[in-house]
Amino acid sequence: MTITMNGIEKRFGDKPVLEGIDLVLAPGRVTALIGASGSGKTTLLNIIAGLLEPSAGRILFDGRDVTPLDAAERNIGYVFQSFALFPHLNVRDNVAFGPRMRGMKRAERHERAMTALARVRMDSFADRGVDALSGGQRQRVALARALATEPDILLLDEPLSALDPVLRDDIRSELRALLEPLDITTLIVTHDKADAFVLADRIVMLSGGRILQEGTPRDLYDRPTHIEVAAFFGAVNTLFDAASEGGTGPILRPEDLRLAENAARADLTITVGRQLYLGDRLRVMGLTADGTSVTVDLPKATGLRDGDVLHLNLPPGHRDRAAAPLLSLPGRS
Ligand SMILES: Nc1ncnc2c1ncn2[C@@H]1O[C@H](COP(=O)(O)OP(=O)(O)OP(=O)(O)O)[C@@H](O)[C@H]1O
Repeated sequence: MTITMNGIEKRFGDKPVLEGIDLVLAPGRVTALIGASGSGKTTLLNIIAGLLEPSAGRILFDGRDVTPLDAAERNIGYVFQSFALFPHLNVRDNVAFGPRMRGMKRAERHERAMTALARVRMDSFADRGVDALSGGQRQRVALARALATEPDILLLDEPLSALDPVLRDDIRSELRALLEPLDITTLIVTHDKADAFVLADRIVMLSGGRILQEGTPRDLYDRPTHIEVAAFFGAVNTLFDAASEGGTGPILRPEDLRLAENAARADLTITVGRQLYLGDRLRVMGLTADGTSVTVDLPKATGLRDGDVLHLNLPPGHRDRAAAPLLSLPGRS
């Protein structure tokens, strides 16, 4: 199902919380809605779900205007942040809850529940109590519960935030593997860039109630159209970034710079100021001769000391693109 948002606005009293939201969620795709706290993510999710009414604009499901319909009339599967499972019900009855609310007979709703549980590989847990499950298993049951009504669209609100951080990476990739074959239009609200990168085909970044950028994970990381997007997804060198001037184009991330094999052919020379040990690599902050700060990621066994001089090369794409401004950079020989 294609979900179309046309000119969505939301105000709480005088306060605008969403402005001019035009967005299409393609059928079967997973989209992440990302942004800082207060950017309007939950408000937009709730408007799509029919839990909140927009102040202006329309929501279309496959071209049909659902704006006046309430949540129960929209055939949506919703996975809550806390999973919201019923502790007194076993796994099967938790999942059969939606079909029961829709008046399905016992045999039919059990069949629905077992089908949904099989899709998340939890059918062998059907008779267990939910209290005995791990965080990842609860999440799968919550997903099965959302799937049991055969929804047209799946909405997930911060699906990993209730989980133990140690397990989050594994559960994130598990969730990706579960969502991929479902072929249901899915929207995930998150403030975590790792969730957006791993789970989503498309990312929509909100800031102050507006869409800053929409695209693939690669688009937002490699070709951000705003410095705010660039900085949200990782460290960025702004020495000659088109993005820093509000334009588009590839940006220079710390991992894009390389130690120059030949100092005479370096694009950039810096004096090492600070080093951050990141486990898998070393992040080095330094200054060029004219005081411009540069951040570079290096393999950790480089034995650098503060005050050392580093000669760096840019990736070829940048050298070509940024040839003119680079010529004026000190340190280029
Ligand atoms: N019912 C409400 N009444 C008044 N203001 C509200 C209401 N709900 C949300 N807001 C305001 O709208 C703005 C956007 O809130 P929203 O919860 O959509 O943001 P969010 O991006 O989901 O944030 P978070 O990541 O913290 O959940 C915030 O400034 C919030 O205070």
